[in-house]
Amino acid sequence: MIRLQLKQRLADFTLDLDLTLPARGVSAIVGPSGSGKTTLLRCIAGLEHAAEALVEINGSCWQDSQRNIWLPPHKRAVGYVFQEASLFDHLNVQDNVHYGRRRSHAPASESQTAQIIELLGIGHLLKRDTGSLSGGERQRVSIARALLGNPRLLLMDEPLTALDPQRKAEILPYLERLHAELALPLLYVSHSPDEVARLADHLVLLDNGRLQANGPLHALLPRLDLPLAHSDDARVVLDGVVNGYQPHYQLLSLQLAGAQQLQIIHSALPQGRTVRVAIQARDVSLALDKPQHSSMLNLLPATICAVEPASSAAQVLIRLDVGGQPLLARVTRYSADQLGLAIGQQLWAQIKAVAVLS
Ligand SMILES: Nc1ncnc2c1ncn2[C@@H]1O[C@H](COP(=O)(O)OP(=O)(O)OP(=O)(O)O)[C@@H](O)[C@H]1O
Repeated sequence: MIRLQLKQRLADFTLDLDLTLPARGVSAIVGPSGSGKTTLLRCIAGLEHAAEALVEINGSCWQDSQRNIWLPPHKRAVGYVFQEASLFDHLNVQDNVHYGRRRSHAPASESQTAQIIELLGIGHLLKRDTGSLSGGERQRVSIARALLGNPRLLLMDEPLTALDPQRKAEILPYLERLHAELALPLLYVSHSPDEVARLADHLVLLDNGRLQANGPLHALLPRLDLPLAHSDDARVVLDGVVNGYQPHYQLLSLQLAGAQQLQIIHSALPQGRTVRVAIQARDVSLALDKPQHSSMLNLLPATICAVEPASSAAQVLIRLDVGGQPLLARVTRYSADQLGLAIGQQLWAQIKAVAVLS
């Protein structure tokens, strides 16, 4: 368990938080620019000396102002990855990576080192100069360097923001592997709904230095009282279990909790594998009767739980229940009026297979 109680004033900004995070997995920290995400990470790492604080990471106390405990940054077993990979340009990749190991009090073992190098796919880069690396490769090297210090906590502050979409797409699978294979807790600051939906288990929402919400990703994304559901790229994430594949059409069938079926475009995966998918509110349309001849492959019986104005006056946001799973739909106010959409109504949610993100 991670316990954080922090009060820190910086000029006219105050960070004032009290939160508990899971001992493992990815907790995404999100919030508007200036809401205190970086300050939170800096306080945890000890780069900011919060005036009143309790920082406990899975049983280790790094700071407790009531008991006068303060560990300086180099005594905190933390790995920190920044937006721009800050590698030493006079050292090659191998020496950069091992720098993390050398400066740690409990460095990664040989076998852990090999595992991390393999996990991040940088084995073939070890002899290269850092100047010859692509942005994505540089960031993978800096993540490896942070991990080789054998941290108890990994902090990442918008690690993909400086990369172009192609490099981002290249590095995300490595982050997913870290998530799947390492027990380490990771706090991940991001402005990207896509990264959050793919990586996070847990979500922390900050607003002007205060905690707005803290809970499992699945539960917070569909909440209409939080700003995420109102953003242009609002989405929910659902877990589905693979139960079929049509190779000719590259269509993967997933069974959702509640026995609903979802078809998505994907490569073949083993039966029984759990796949996380994201469905954007703007990709869900609604019909009162089951369409008979539609190109929409996913027609799911749904019940309306809530109808709210969207940020655009021309649209409404609808929260649906699909076999116990939440789904968001954003439709025009015109359609909502024409269909007479109201809480408790049963209807069909339509989702194109090509629109489901996985
Ligand atoms: N050393 C400092 N002195 C004074 N104010 C500071 C200092 N560091 C940060 N701040 C202010 O604290 C607030 C929070 O900054 P912080 O960088 O934590 O926000 P953020 O949520 O990470 O923002 P972004 O998403 O833009 O990176 C901002 O208003 C910032 O100007």
